[in-house]
Amino acid sequence: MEQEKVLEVKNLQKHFKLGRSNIVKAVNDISFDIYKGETFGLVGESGCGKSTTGRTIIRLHDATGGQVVFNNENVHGKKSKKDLLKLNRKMQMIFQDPSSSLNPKMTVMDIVAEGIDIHNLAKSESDRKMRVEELLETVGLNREHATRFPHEFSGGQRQRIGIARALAVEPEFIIADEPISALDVSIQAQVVNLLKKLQRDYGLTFLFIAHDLSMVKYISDRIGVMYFGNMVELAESDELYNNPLHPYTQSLLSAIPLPDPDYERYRKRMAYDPAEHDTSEEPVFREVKQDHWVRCTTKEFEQYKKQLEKN
Ligand SMILES: Nc1ncnc2c1ncn2[C@@H]1O[C@H](COP(=O)(O)OP(=O)(O)OP(=O)(O)O)[C@@H](O)[C@H]1O
Repeated sequence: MEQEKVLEVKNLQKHFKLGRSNIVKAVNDISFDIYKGETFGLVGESGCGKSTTGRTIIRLHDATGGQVVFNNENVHGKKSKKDLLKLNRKMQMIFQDPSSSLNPKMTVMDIVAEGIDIHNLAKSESDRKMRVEELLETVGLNREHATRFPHEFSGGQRQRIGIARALAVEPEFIIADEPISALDVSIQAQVVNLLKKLQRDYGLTFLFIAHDLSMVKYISDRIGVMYFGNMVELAESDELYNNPLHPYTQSLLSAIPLPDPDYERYRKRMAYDPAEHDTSEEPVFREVKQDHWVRCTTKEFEQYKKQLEKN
């Protein structure tokens, strides 16, 4: 059965002009789709353009080139305020650092109700209160927490408040930008489990951004690996872990801090050297095997195909 595409990212580019001749090509030219109900993991080291990709998808940045199509609607097309608001309700974002994304002067009630107020979702003050209290319980907090302020909570609890705020407008698609990176390892799994549960309960679609591959494997159906503004490899999670082809993906896998017995063979840390690539032509994104894409030259494409036959 053909899966339903929620998001189509087509040749997306985002360049920042810092001076007359200083242009940062944060997102060079990337394309990928996200299917309904799946979690797409986007990984790569700091500065490779993951957050910019997420922010451009949700129109927090204008795109320099390319297209983002959400439920068959061109996100960056000309829109009325009303249409923008409608789009904003369907696509929400959860941020890395819960402390800086929650206004310290607002109560949890007002933080979580922000979207409810903007979109006029509550019929009355008591309905607003009831909705917030229900949301707090959904994310594993108590209704009594509604009257408190962000500083009274732990990092994990603050992230739960951020999740409740995103959920309040009943979105279809959530971009989680490194939602667990700032949390203690012991808390990370709890937040990931909460996100998985919410996905099951509400049929949500996620773009999950992370800088390492350890937790992403557990949460993602498919994973895209970014390097310097380009997507260098894309495959289903198991395929990517079992048959990484691009040397940068292999290097990321070798850096997983807690060795998983299944992937013992990658324990030896491998450094990525971009100079090792074939330079006879410009690399492009090619499908080496069904649903397994790698940015490579024709020569590398043949090598990767042979490598897969051997594996
Ligand atoms: N608003 C901006 N203005 C100028 N340059 C920017 C802006 N936002 C990001 N950049 C630059 O774009 C590049 C990609 O940054 P981005 O934050 O998207 O990467 P990232 O992979 O998400 O990194 P991190 O994990 O550190 O957030 C970097 O060189 C960054 O300095």
